[in-house]
This record gives sequence, structure tokens and C-alpha cells, in this order.
Amino acid sequence: MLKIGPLSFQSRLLLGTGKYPDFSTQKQAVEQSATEILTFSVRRMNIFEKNQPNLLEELNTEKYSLLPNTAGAKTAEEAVQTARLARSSGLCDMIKVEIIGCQKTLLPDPVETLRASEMLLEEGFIVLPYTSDDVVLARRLEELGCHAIMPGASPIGSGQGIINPLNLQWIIEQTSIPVIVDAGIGSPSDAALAMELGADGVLLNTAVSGAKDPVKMAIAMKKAIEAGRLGYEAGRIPKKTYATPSSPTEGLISG
Ligand SMILES: CC(=O)[C@@H](O)[C@H](O)COP(=O)(O)O
Repeated sequence: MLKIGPLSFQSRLLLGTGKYPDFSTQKQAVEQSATEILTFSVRRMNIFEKNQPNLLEELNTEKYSLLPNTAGAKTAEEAVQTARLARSSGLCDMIKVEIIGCQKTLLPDPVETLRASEMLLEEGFIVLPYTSDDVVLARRLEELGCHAIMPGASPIGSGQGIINPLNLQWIIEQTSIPVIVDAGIGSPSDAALAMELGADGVLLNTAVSGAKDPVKMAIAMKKAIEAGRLGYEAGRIPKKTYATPSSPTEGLISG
């Protein structure tokens, strides 16, 4: 069970809603993924004009918890403004803080992310900041009272997978709020690795929406995340330098 603040979820897969080839594919992929949390950019969404097309229009949004994100914001103040807009639509109290500090890498601005998180927590939001994979920053965000942290695996949309598993491992070991690996996941094995490392969930978009068959990939991601979690709970064997036989020869009757 994934717990974020007062909310609980069976699925540990959080799915983005952008860049699908069409609404029908998006709907099928979302349904087959069994996700319970959908994220979307408030600035790209028509949340107030109900008669205008929007990215969620084919989806039964009552079935999902919505996680609006502040993509497009460059400062804490802009992010807070975007979060207030999302909340005033009545959609949800959760907010993914996304403040980009570098347009080439789309990596988050740590200073503005920290400031925005503090301001949003004061306003009573359930705050999930998208961060770099920095353990010190993760701990600072936890100390502020954030409800989860979302370190990037690699740059958004890059599909490079987990560039630095050790950094993620440190964050997972040294924080006690949910860690949701966000951005850069390219394949089911990347998602499984994040879960095997002990992440509480994975947020991804491009790997599914940009796949040759997004619906099949959504199913693959669902299974990978479940398998990775099971493997983590089961506890992997330690790595050894040398071989140990699978069928021990000690104790065999000779002759
Ligand atoms: C949709 C969303 O929130 C993205 O900003 C997120 O970080 C996903 O990244 P990928 O597209 O790399 O999965």
C-alpha cells in the first residue's frame, strides 16, 4: 500500500497524461496500467472551461486521484500561483512541485523547489516535490514536512533510466517519507530497478506515451513495478565475488 499523507493507494505507478498519440490510446493505457494517480500540467489543461477539449477528457477522473503539477513555473511564487489555481478548480489538494532550473536538462531548481514547498505546506497542500537525486535536499524537504519526495532517475523525457542508483539508495535509506522515482524511466527494467532499490513508487510518462504500443507498455510497467516491489520485499541475495555451487557437494556419500 502506498501512503501519501492521508491518502492510500494499491498501485505504486503514477502516470503522466501528456504526449499520447490520441485520447483513446491514452484512455486504454491509463486503464490497463491500473494506476490510481494521474499527473497533469495545470498550465496545459483547460480545467475551468469544461466545454473545451483537455488532456483528461476521455478519462473518468472520478476514478483517479489527480496530481496537478506546476510545470512551466520558474519561481516559487509562480508555482504557488499555479497550485492555488489547481486547488480552486476543486480537483485535488495534492500538488507536484515542478520548478525547472535549466531548460536544456529540465533539472529542477533546488532553491525554488524548497521555497515553494515551504509556502505550499503552509497553505495546507499535500506537497510532492520533483527534485534532483540529492540526499541532502531530500532530507531538507522531509524536514519541511513534504508528504513525499520525487527524485529524478534521469532528465525528463530522456528515457535514460536510473543514472545514479547509489544516490537513490541513499535517499531511500535516509528519509522516511515515500520516495517516488520520477522522470527518465525508459523501460520496464528501469522501473523494476527503482522498486528493487526500495522506492515506494514510480512516476512516468514518456516511456508509455511514446512507446510503439503504449497500451502494452502500460501493462509492462504495471507488472515491472509489482515485480520490483515483490523482489524488494523478498530481499535479494547479497552479491559475492566468487561462485558458490547451487548443489553443494559437502556431505555427499563417497564411493
Ligand atoms: C508528466 C510529468 O510529470 C513529467 O514531468 C514527469 O517527470 C515524467 O517524466 P518522463 O516523461 O521522463 O517519464
